[in-house]
Amino acid sequence: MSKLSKAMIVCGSRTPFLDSGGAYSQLMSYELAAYAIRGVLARSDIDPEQLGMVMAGTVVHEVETSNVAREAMLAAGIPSTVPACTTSMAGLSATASVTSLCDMISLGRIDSGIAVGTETFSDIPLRYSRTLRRGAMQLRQDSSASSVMRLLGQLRPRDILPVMPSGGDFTTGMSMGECTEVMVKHWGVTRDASDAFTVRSHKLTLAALAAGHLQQDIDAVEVDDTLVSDDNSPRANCTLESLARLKPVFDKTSGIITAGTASRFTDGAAALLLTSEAYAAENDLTPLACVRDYAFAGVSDIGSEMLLGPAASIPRLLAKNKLSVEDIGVWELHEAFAAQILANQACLESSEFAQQYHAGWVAGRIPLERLNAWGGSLALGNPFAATGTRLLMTAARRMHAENARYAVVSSCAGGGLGAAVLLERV
Ligand SMILES: CC(=O)SCCNC(=O)CCNC(=O)[C@H](O)C(C)(C)COP(=O)(O)OP(=O)(O)OC[C@H]1O[C@@H](n2cnc3c(N)ncnc32)[C@H](O)[C@@H]1OP(=O)(O)O
Repeated sequence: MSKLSKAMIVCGSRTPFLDSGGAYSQLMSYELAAYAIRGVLARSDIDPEQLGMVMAGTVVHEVETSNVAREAMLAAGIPSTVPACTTSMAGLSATASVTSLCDMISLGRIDSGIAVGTETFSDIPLRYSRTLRRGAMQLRQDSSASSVMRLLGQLRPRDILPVMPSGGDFTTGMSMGECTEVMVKHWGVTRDASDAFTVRSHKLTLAALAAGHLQQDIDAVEVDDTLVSDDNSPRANCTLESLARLKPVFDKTSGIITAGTASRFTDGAAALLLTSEAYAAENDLTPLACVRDYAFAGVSDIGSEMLLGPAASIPRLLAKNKLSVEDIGVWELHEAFAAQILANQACLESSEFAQQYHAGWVAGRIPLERLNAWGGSLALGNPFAATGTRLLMTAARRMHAENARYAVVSSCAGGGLGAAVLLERV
């Protein structure tokens, strides 16, 4: 096989991230994705007809737009001759879009593509009871008045009420917050440390906004003649004192996670333009970073290790590339919960964990001053899949601002999954 091409991140664009139930309530996730795709097209001036593929990741799938990549790219004005594909890997859905595109580029299958993560929690798909669904399917064969009457006669009041999605993990039946409470007990994370990490996240996010770092990749969204230009979740009033007043929400008796130390349900989209090194050179594009490698992992006990994906995937990625934690200048980790980050840090320096996952190699803690230096999901919110592409964008920008050669981006995800992506500054 001929030499592999390098896959480059050329630029990114994202919508402002908004708390769910706000200004984006009337938008579908493909529309949010279309804003981010139009953003990267405008920033790169690339001819959309030349794109080899548009990929999208989303966690909560809207039934009417099951291939959300296709609807988003068409809405963004990309010609229908460009193919589109949607990936699903829980919170790593957009990460999987990025790594798939990188592989296509590296193997020479395509020269360029767009990966977008998109999510809305303002309009989640609701289902009806199985009895009502089965009855409705039967009516497709026989919709006579008597059949309709027979079905209506069989229904009880609870059958016609919408079924809210549980938000829980299918295998364990537990919510992500409940799983994290189990993890933090095992790894000895304290409420004080969790609150302090959250204050840090809000402070750093606000500082990065004040310095204009985060706005570099934000493109405004117009809703009802109003221009939405800013994230609305970071809080100046997030202090140790205000957090101390909040009660635990997922384990009310002995838990440590509160509304303040959990990432919030958020709407938004973030897209990246990826090209081969040669394509970038031929088209006068100046890439930000090269995607050097990646590693996915699954935890061995989903119930007790649900969000330890970073600790399972980071040492695998580092070892594969003969790098140490110290070699990495920029770390971007998804902050699902403050306590989850702290549990992962404890795992990274644990010989017990290393024995189980990494043949005894202890990678070591990530230095705090290199971790999420422009804030993170605790303050910005977490539009699930969009967080994956947002983190890569931030890491690429930070490498330039901090003159770092390497960045590692890592996320946990439902189902006990984890990913780590290695970037090199260009
Ligand atoms: C791979 C993954 O990402 S897994 C993670 C997946 N994501 C999740 O599971 C979502 C987790 N988050 C949640 O479920 C929700 O955000 C919850 C349940 C934790 C909180 O939701 P809500 O109760 O709606 O939070 P709400 O915004 O009302 O805040 C509750 C209170 O905390 C306060 N508060 C929230 N955040 C902060 C903060 N950072 N600092 C200070 N106070 C805060 C609010 O002001 C509010 O106070 P009030 O009652 O006096 O008005």
